Amino acid sequence: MGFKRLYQLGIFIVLDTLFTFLSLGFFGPSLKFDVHIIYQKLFLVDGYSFTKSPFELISLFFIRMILLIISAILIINKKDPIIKTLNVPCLGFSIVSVSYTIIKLLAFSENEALLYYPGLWFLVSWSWLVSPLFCAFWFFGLSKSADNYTRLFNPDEEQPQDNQTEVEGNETETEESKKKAKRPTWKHVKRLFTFSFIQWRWFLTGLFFLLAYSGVRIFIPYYTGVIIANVVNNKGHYELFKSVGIMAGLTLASTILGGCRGGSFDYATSLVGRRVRKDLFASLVKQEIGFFDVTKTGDLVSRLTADCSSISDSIALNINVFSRNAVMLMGALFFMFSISWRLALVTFIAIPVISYFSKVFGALFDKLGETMQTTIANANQTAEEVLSTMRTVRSFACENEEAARFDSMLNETLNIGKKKAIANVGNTCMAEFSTSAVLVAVLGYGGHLVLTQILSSESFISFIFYQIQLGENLMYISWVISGIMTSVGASRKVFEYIDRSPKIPNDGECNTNVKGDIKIDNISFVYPSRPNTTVLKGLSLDIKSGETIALVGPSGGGKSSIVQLVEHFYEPDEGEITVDGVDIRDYDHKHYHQKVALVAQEPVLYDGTVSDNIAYGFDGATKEMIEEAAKASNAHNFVMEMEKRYDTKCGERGVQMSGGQKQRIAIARALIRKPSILILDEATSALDNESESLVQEAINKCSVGLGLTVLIIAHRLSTIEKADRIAVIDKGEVVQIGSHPELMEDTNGLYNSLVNRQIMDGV
Ligand SMILES: Nc1ncnc2c1ncn2[C@@H]1O[C@H](COP(=O)(O)OP(=O)(O)OP(=O)(O)O)[C@@H](O)[C@H]1O
Repeated sequence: MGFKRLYQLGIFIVLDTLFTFLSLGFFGPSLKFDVHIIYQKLFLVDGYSFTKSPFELISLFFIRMILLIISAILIINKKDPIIKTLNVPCLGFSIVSVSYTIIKLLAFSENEALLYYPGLWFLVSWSWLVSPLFCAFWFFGLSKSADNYTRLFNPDEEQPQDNQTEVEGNETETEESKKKAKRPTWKHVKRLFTFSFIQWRWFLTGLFFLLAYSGVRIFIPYYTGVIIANVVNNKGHYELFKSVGIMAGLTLASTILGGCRGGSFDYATSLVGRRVRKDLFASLVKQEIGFFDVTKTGDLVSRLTADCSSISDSIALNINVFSRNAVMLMGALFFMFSISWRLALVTFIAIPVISYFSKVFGALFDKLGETMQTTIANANQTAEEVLSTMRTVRSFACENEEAARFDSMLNETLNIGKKKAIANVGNTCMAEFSTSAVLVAVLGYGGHLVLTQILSSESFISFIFYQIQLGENLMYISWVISGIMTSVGASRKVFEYIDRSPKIPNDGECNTNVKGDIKIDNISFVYPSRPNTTVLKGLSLDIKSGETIALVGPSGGGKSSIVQLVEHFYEPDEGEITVDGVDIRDYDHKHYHQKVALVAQEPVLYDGTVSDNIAYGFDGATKEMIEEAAKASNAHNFVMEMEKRYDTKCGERGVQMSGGQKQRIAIARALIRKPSILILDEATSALDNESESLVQEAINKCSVGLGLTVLIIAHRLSTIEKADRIAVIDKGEVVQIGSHPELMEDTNGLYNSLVNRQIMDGV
């Protein structure tokens, strides 16, 4: 590793020395290499002159050599990490080198004769080229290898993270994979733009108007200069009105084209906004259930709202502003170089400095943007949680505490906002300063060129207008960069979610009819969010078609987990679950859930009508089918008693329905799809006696009347007794299985004690 870098370093030193000294050898009027000139320039034999001596460029070469020799010594002494600490000074040195080389070229240009020295152009070009090369070599050759070197020789430094992954399990693993998935900023910017350019038609239309607009606008400074020169030089009314007429035409055209440009980009913004939300939502709803165990709903909602708006608004706006300014900047540069290349070069002195600060502030805005969106997401999460559980909040009189909690979340966002504002001060000051400083330099140097009659006053005025415009363009571009970086921050999470492939894909294709034989074969299962707790341990259960099987057992034993696996919300780590001999993973997702219907303990109804809720997810449901399902689930009678019958609204999450009504609507929703397997998580204390018996009756109809395979997590003895078989689940295993009388025979069995306890509890 060390040798390789020393070798590369050697090559760099040799090439730099070779080019620098060769250029010096040609630093004379003829195309003849002369060692004597090298000696003269090195030792200032003919004295020093700012406009004639290449002394500073030679000094820059020696500084490069010193820095490279220092790094060689560090590599030889195995002190590589120090190289990294010199990154910033090296970057600064390279920027100064680029800018100073331009100043030196301008100084040389004061002597017309020097411009015919081939060595001058060799030296200036090499000095200009070698500065970024040196910087790149330092960063990506020396400094980066130093990183690898440190890793190679201090593997322990990396080790703890790996161990941590094992110990803390999934949460740390998620963090790790997030870090791994974090794209570099430039790749992210590319991703953002390629994503936005899906709407290329409107962007292209916008770009077309933009080009036309910029093409017109670019002549405005020129004609402004012409008008002023016409007045100053007293060229008469005809010339004045002619130039004013052209200006008026240009202004009118630029107004119309500008409006069309704005409109096109605005529409593109809306399209990008819709697309990003659509893709994000489509990806989110495909994620496995385990993803929702660890990701907070408020966070996701925030990504869908705040982050998506931030992306679409800022991307389209920034593409608009950036392209307009980039095009106008090119045009301005073209005119500036054609008016006076010397003056135009003055502008270039500031560009490396501006780029450096843009990069620094860009990185800062990226980081702050990401943190800000996270704090907004946290605040949204809190608001969501509180507003959706208002009854609990009110019953514990926690309104003020919750308001204070939300306020503290907002303060976090505000703090990031403060940091962003401070960074913005720096960014704006830097942009303002660099443009003003360049303008002052141009005025000074341009005045000198006019006085020495190298430049006409008319051209100088036009140049100043282009210069002012260029300053504005550069300012907008730096503003755009900070804007894009903010949306890069906002979009990281959004794209991470859009690109995330669900860990449990629903890509099975089998859609044969389902009879209802369920075979759970030796399954072991661990929730991904709690990888150290084994919930099911080698559990097996055979359920025959048409059979009703009740799962009973102590709380936390794993009954609901079995149901979640049969529903294919999760996949077992070992073993398999088959329905009619087909692995449930191989079933077509839609078909499987038509045939295997679930009624949860606290069923969720949506904010639609009763009909909508019964027909949910079932294509082609007719009024008759809805009523038939409602009758089978004992829901029809209470629905008919309501004012709007099947058009009665259920309210958000079904809040306008009672527990028993919700249960029966949910059973109807399960039955309308004519399932072969019905999975029920029996409701307990939520129901009064009447509702309970109605729900009970509905369940009986399904198992006995409709001949479905029923898997029921039962809590009531009345239900349990009616089941064909009862599986007692404890600590993730089937500890007893059989009919009620069979199990009761074992007086020492868990079932017996559970039943006695229930009787004692009066259930
Ligand atoms: N989404 C989840 N993420 C992590 N752990 C879970 C999750 N759901 C359940 N668990 C854990 O799995 C274990 C089994 O839970 P499960 O809900 O299957 O039990 P249960 O027998 O249905 O209990 P109950 O009768 O109280 O509903 C418990 O320790 C529980 O804490």
